[in-house]
Amino acid sequence: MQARPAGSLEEVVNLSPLPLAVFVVDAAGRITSWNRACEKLAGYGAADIRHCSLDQIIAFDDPATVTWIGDRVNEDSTGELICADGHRVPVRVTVAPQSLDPDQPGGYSVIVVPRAGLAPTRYALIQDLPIADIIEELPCVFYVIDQSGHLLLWNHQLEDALEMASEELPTFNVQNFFDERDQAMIVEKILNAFERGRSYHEADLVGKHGKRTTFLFHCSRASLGSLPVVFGTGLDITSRKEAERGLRVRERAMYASVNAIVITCCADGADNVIEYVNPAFEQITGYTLAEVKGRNPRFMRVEDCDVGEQHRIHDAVARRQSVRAVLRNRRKNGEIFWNDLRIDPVGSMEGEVTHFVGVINDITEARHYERRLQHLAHHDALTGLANRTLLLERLKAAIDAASSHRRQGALAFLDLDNFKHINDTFGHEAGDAVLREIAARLRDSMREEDTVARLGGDEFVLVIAEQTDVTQLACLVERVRQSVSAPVVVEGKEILPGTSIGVSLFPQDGRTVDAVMRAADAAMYHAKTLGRNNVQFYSEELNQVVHQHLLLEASLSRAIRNGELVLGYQPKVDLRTGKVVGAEALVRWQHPVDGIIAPDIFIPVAEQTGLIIPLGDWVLDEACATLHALAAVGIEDFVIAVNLSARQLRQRRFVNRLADTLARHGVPAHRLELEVTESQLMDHPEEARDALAQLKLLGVRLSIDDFGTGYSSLSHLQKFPVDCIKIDRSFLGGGTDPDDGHEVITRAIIALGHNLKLQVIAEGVETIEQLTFLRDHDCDQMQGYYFSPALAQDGLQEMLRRDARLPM
Ligand SMILES: Nc1nc2c(ncn2[C@@H]2O[C@@H]3COP(=O)(O)O[C@H]4[C@@H](O)[C@H](n5cnc6c(=O)[nH]c(N)nc65)O[C@@H]4COP(=O)(O)O[C@H]3[C@H]2O)c(=O)[nH]1
Repeated sequence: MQARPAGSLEEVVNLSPLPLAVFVVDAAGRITSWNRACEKLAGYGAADIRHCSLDQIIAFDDPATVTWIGDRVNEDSTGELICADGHRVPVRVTVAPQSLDPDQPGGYSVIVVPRAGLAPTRYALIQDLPIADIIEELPCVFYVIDQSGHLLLWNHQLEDALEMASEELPTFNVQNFFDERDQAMIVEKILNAFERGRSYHEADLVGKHGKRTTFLFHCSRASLGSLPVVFGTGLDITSRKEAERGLRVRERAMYASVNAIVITCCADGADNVIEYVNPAFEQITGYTLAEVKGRNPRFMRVEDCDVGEQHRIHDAVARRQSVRAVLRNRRKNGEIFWNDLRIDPVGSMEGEVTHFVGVINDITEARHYERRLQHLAHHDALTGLANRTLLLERLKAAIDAASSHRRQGALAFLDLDNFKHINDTFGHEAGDAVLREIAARLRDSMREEDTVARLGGDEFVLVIAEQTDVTQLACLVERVRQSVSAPVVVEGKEILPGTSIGVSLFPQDGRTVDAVMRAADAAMYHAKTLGRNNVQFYSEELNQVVHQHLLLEASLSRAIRNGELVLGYQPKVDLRTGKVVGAEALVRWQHPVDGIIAPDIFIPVAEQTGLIIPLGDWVLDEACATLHALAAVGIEDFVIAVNLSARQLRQRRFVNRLADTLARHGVPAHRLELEVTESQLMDHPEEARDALAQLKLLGVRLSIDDFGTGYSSLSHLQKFPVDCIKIDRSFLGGGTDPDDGHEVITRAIIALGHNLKLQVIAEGVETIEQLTFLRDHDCDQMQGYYFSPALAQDGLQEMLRRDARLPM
């Protein structure tokens, strides 16, 4: 390909020959032609050197080693060029074969370059360049335009872009190679170049068949002889433009995205610091780019929240991997939002991850909506209680948990006894109000972990996740029944709901949801047939237990009111003197029909139902009355011990009430002793210690009952401000075998008590051997049938009057 001139090339451009001196020699080394540079450099005319041998013109530095010109191929030789006037120019000589075909050897080009200091000037070099070849090989279009706007010279790249043949191009004014809308600008730019020397612009060349190519044109003014021209190049920037357009679109998209976009940098050890955030980021988080630039996005995380997700992100980023996580972040205003976050690594051209792009999607609303839907799908619209779906789920989970952890749970079906009547009489709105009220009462009666559901209509269901003690369960269900049956006031009218409750236990009554539901349903049906407003268990045996328990509870509260309780006093004896120094008050129930009932039967019921509070108050009052009566007959130096339940101890104003009782009977506090069992103290040791400290301040004596069974640690024991410990009677044993394990424990307890400066008393002493053992080991006091059972107040008074003593 040759650069295309409008006329002949020689006419338009004086293409200088090469600036290097080049001889062409044949295989024998005879000169066949040369260029103008040779003539210039050596000063020979054509006639002078044609057919000369190369050796006559160049004196090689190494003539001896090379005899044939072909040996110098690709070798750099040095020598001197012998000029026409005789002077010599040091030169570097390069020989290149004119044909690469070894079978057809041609001549050789011998390039002669003057050495050091003699190289031609840059301008001289340029002058001699093979411009036509260079122009054709340029990686761009080349053109020379005259003042009329027509092409004088161009390269084939321009023909390709315009889809035209060589002869067509000069027939057009160059503005016609562009879109109409660009033509004025093109003319202006060419004129600018003519006037100011140079101009540049971007424009699309439009080919004859519509091909468009975007070029960056540079125009410069020059002159060809006297003819002013503009010449220049056009660089094809189509793909760069497309890339730029694509980038702009993407940048715009990023800018306009409703999702927050964060770009962080991790190159060169950077700690994923924020480089860019888009406007949506500002909208979602409240932070501007300036506020977050240079910070790691983790500053938005909520401490101790979604820790698993945070770890996943951390791990993926450390491994330079993509990750998606849903977690909570904090906005600038402190509000927390749900973030559906996607993070992707961005690699450099070399494949190294330098950045991460994070897309934050605020899904807070969607989350709430999802939760609402979830709630609606699982809850009853009228009452907000769990619906059948959720109930079945929870029941299954509770049955599975109970089965695998060997625990017991319960399912209770409640049916309102007269709901149809309520609806018919008071209307549906009143009916709805009753249902809502009952739902609220049920919720209040149950623990957080239990489930309260409504199956529709007037059917409610309770899943009691864990309740191993059936008596407590019976109390709970009975409380629920009472609470549901309490009057509901709707629009000023009092409505009495009443409910029948059926209870089944799992896994005892069934191991599947179906079986447990059927059992509870059957129990409820039974409750309805028994005259409504009552509770029935599926198991008959349990019904009996519960029934008796409920009977006992009902009659015990009557017993307290009717004065059916009496105190017995079991004397306590000083083991060193044999003298009766005190007594333990033990309560009995004189039932009008069943006779004396032992406290072991009714105290647990009293504890569970809360009746222990009025019962305990009565016992304290009665014991103080006895102390007062004894003092009245001159028995002053005497202590009565009363058993105290932890529930009494926990009462807020217990100490004040006790102080009132003592004052009312005129009894000094130190004559009353309160016994609390070790296991009750150890249930809540800190609380117990505080309560005991307050009692101690009041001046009463304190003692730990059943000592040795409650696993109290020595440290606790030291902190309880007690005066006395009472060895549990299970440790007394027979008292005959010195190697008996019990005796070892008893000895240890006595020693321990004495080390802590506490009195030690043994209860349940029945034999002389036990007594002897206790005496031998320095126990302080004893109590037990060996000396005396509990006595009525008269009996005790009589014993004290005659100063009955334990034989020494
Ligand atoms: N085998 C045997 N037993 C003996 C002997 N000497 C006394 N006992 C019995 O051992 C129990 C000692 O009372 P506790 O350990 O405080 O155990 C008491 C105490 O925990 C509780 N209790 C009794 N009265 C009250 C009270 O007023 N309030 C409270 N909260 N609990 C009471 O009832 C439990 C049982 O009392 P009781 O049936 O009166 O039984 C009494 C007493 O009658 C003996 O030599 N051998």
